[in-house]
Amino acid sequence: MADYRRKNRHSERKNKRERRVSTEEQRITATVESQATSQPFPVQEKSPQVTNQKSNAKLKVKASLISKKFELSQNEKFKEKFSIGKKKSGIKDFWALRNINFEVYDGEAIGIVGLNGSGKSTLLNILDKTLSSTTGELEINGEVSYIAINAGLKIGLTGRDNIRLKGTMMGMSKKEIAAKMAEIIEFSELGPFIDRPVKDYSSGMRSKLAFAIAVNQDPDILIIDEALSVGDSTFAAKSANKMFEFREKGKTIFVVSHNAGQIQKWTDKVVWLHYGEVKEYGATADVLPRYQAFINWFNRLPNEQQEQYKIERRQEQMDYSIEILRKEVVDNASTPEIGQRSLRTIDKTLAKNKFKTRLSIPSKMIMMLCIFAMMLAIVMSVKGWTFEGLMKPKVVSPVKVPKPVPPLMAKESSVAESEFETRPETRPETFDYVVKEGESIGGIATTFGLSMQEVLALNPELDLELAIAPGFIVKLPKSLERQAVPVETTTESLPITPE
Ligand SMILES: Nc1ncnc2c1ncn2[C@@H]1O[C@H](COP(=O)(O)OP(=O)(O)OP(=O)(O)O)[C@@H](O)[C@H]1O
Repeated sequence: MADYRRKNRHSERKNKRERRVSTEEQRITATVESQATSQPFPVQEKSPQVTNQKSNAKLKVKASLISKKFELSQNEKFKEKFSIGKKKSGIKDFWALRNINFEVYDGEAIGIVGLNGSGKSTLLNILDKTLSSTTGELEINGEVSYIAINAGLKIGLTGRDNIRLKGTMMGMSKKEIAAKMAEIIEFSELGPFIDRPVKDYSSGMRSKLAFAIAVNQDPDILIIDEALSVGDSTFAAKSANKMFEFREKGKTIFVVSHNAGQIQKWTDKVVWLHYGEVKEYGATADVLPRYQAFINWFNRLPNEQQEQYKIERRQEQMDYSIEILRKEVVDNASTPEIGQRSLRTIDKTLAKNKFKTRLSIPSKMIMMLCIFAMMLAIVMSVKGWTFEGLMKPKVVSPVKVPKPVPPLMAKESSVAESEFETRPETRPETFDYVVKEGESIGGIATTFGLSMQEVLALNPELDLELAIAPGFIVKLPKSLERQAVPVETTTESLPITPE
């Protein structure tokens, strides 16, 4: 009984604690929710407090209804579909980004914050176009340069060769690269290490090189993904100055950092990503304190509740779907026209992405077979081939080579030739010609107005390498028999050698 009461008290305390957690989260995120921008934007309507936006500012980046679904690997899907007797795991696709909308203008530095796995790098990769979104449209006005600790560096090459490679990829001439080389090396602070392979660099050295290369390319939009978190503080300060120079020139900067100090110092606005959604977007001075309050609240939670919180949010990311996205669009559209326009954007990108969807290996093989069959059918119809014709064994007809015809033999020769031409599949009727002393195959062929090939076609066993002996039988076309001197006559006419 005492045991039961103790258990009861424990469970009551646990429920109370959970209720407190829930109320606290609601309190902290209440204001956040009220300004949440995850539901259809536009940012300006929901974030009137955004500063630093000049009236004549030029739109640099506009993200509308961006979502990113990571599909369960085709292999796993295939196995799960065809596994017999096994319990289905129910693994679903994962929505790393959901209904993201924001606009960024020139001269703005945007910080992107959020817990691990909230989708920061995924969003930057979509901005950099190394990743395509599942839904939505992205308008980017300008050239983008992406800096992450390892991104874009070829680790087998030296730092110097990486500078040359990046320059060439950006369309710079050898002369232009050489002119910039010293400046980039000096900014990177790598000294003699510039001629060592990048694989020997520390993460800080890699990010210094990446940053030095990127800022010297003078891009319109600079994206920095945690690259300055690994370097030393002096380099970070120098990089920050460079970023401010950039901003002054009207360029746009996106910075991902878990360092709140850096975000506060370097950025004008903050996008707070929360499990794939924009929780809030607005002036750094407004959003950052609320994000930090959330982080403090989250960090104070007992481990098991933190885990529970993460599991529930991730489940929402797996339960998400296009239907939910469509519903969000309709429910939150300020006018039915805007809702309809947004739905058309979703449908358009979905249709575009259907073509890009990766096929499984069996589907790829079936597709290849279909293409091959189609091409074969086209070739057959053009050439007039039939399947029966293709299946029949081929009959090799004798080789026909034009030959010089001696004038006297012209008639007979044409007879012989016609025998080859008109009956290619059967051998012409032959007679046995007995080789005489001193005769060769070439000589016999000339005598009878035949080519060597014609003689060989009738006598495939003949070996031209060997001398032909008198008395040897050579088959020749029957039609030429008249020209042959009878063997007996030949023997008789042979000069009688004195005994
Ligand atoms: N190729 C992928 N396939 C499946 N899931 C992925 C893939 N890439 C990223 N994810 C998932 O998408 C979510 C967002 O990842 P992302 O790297 O964008 O987060 P992040 O906010 O940058 O995290 P961190 O702060 O740890 O760098 C994560 O849950 C991650 O596991």
